[in-house]
Amino acid sequence: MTSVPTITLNNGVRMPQLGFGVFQVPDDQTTAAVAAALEVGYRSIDTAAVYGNEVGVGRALAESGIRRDELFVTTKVWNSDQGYDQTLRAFDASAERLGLDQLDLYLIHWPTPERGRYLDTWRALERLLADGRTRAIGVSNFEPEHLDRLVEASEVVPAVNQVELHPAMTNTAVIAADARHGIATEAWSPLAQGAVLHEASVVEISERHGRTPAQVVLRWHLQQGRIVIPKSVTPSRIAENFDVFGFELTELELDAIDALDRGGRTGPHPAEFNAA
Ligand SMILES: NC(=O)C1=CN([C@@H]2O[C@H](COP(=O)(O)OP(=O)(O)OC[C@H]3O[C@@H](n4cnc5c(N)ncnc54)[C@H](OP(=O)(O)O)[C@@H]3O)[C@@H](O)[C@H]2O)C=CC1
Ligand SMILES: O=C(O)C(=O)[C@@H](O)[C@H](O)C(=O)CO
Repeated sequence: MTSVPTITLNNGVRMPQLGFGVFQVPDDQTTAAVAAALEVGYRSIDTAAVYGNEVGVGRALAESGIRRDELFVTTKVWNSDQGYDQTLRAFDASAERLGLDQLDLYLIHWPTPERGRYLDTWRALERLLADGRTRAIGVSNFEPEHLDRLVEASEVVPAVNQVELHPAMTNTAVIAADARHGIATEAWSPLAQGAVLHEASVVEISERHGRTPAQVVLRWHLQQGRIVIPKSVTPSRIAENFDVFGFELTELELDAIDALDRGGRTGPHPAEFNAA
């Protein structure tokens, strides 16, 4: 079975560079989707309390028979649970739904700057890390100004920043800020939810390599050192998205995909997203 390269996080924990995301997968379909992903070889699963499918993820993990230390499980504290005590309670609830004593990575889902609680929330994540409840802690959707403020005020530097990143939204300022702080960048919506798969340059490169557009876009991420978590509920696509280690894009091909950047977000801007 293909072994996925790992990224060594800033606390020494190794995270698979390719994982499986389950946003918008209903809980009752999640077990089958995650089981299909585990069967193909994925070992890293990305969920969130707000996705409402941690139970489905946990069931697939338990039924797989795969050793716990071969799996890497990420979940996230939702906006309305921010704050020190609420976050500790939210963590316990997520761990229970997942059926796990310890998580691999726990993230603050959005900074929600209007709420003004991400520093208190981070204190809770630092406590969870110190208590061994999670092997690594990180953030999601943090812009450079949020990272600077967090790092300045904290003991622990986030291990990961999970942000929107794909050919239409290359998010270079966040990548630079992550690198400055020693934070690994993880791309959400790495395929732009399918929106970049018909781009002429992506199609042309895919034809040249005898690969699919999705495989080319995932290679573009992987060759630039990013962690990716494509989502699919379609078994053939789950397998296709995992089969990305047998070819290499050239520098010119990477540049041609970079050139598709148009600041085209599929989701909200983190500075403005404060939903409960
Ligand atoms: N931290 C955050 O705020 C966010 C985190 N995320 C995380 O990132 C993960 C991935 O992002 P997501 O928004 O789901 O989008 P993706 O970029 O992974 O795209 C998923 C969409 O692309 C389709 N697709 C998948 N593979 C292929 C393929 N090989 N060919 C053609 N179409 C394909 C899927 O269809 P189908 O399923 O029908 O096969 C689905 O519609 C999420 O699941 C979640 O874990 C996402 C958004 C925000
Ligand atoms: O998928 C996620 O992880 C998200 O946080 C977002 O997609 C968010 O839940 C949303 O729906 C924003 O419109």
